[in-house]
Amino acid sequence: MAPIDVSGLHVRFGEVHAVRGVSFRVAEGESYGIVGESGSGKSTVLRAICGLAPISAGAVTVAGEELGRRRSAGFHRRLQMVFQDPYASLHPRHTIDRVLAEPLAIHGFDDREARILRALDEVGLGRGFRFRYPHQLSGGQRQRVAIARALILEPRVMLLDEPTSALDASIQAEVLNLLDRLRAERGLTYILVSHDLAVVAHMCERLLVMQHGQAVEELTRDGLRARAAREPYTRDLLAASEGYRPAESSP
Ligand SMILES: Nc1ncnc2c1ncn2[C@@H]1O[C@H](COP(=O)(O)OP(=O)(O)OP(=O)(O)O)[C@@H](O)[C@H]1O
Repeated sequence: MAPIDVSGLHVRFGEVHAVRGVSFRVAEGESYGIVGESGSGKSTVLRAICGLAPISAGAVTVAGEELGRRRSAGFHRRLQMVFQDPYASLHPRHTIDRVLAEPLAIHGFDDREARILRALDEVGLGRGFRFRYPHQLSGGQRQRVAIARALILEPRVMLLDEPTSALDASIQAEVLNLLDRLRAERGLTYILVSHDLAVVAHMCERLLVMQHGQAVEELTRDGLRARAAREPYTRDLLAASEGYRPAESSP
C-alpha cells in the first residue's frame, strides 16, 4: 500500500484556486520531490496532506487512512512536517529540552529524557544543546532541532517544505546529508518541496512539476539529470534554474 495517495486534490482559499486536480502516489520509503515556480501550489499540497489546508475536492490517503474521515490517534504522529524557517516555529523562550518534550507529552510518551537525549545525538547536536534557547543556536542548528522535534515522534512520513533554503550552502549540504541518512536508517518516506532542482536531484527519486496549481509532469531523478522533460514548461524551468548541474556528469 502506498503511504501517500493523492487523488484529484483541489484546494481553494476563497477565490484563489491554489491546487487544481493534482494526483500522485508515493511508495513506502520513497523520497518524492515537488518543484515549480513561486505560487504554483507546492506548499499547499504539503499542507493539505497533513491537514493544514482545506481539501475542497479529491482525496488524500496516508498509510491507508483518508484525511477528512475519522482518524486514528496516531495519525498526526506518523506524519510530521519540517518548515523552511525553524526560527518561526520555535518559541523564543522555550529551551530545546522543552521544544522536544512537548510533542512527547502531547502524544503520551514516557521515558522522555532518554528520547530527548537520543534525538539530540541523532541529529548531531549533542547533549550540550539541551538547555539552550533558539537564539543561542545557528540557523543550521535550529533546523536540526526542528528535524529532531519531528523525528522524536517516530513518524513514517516526513513532509519537508524548503527545509534548507534559509541556510548557507555549506550548512545546507550538512542538513541534506542528515536527512538522507535518517531516511535510510529509519526507512522514512519523504515529500520534499523545493525551488532548487539541485536539491531535488540530490534527495529525490521522482518528482512532480507543478504550474498554476496543476501537475505538469512527473520525472524520475534520471530523467531530471538527463533533462529528459516532455513538457515545454519543465524544459523552461530546467533552463531557468541557474546553477543547476546534473549531479552525475556523463563519462
Ligand atoms: N492561506 C491562504 N489563503 C489564501 N491564499 C493562499 C493561502 N495559502 C496559499 N495561498 C495562495 O495559493 C497559491 C499557492 O501558494 P503556495 O504557497 O502553495 O505556492 P508555492 O508554490 O509553495 O510558492 P512558494 O514557492 O513561493 O512558497 C498562491 O497564489 C498563494 O497566494
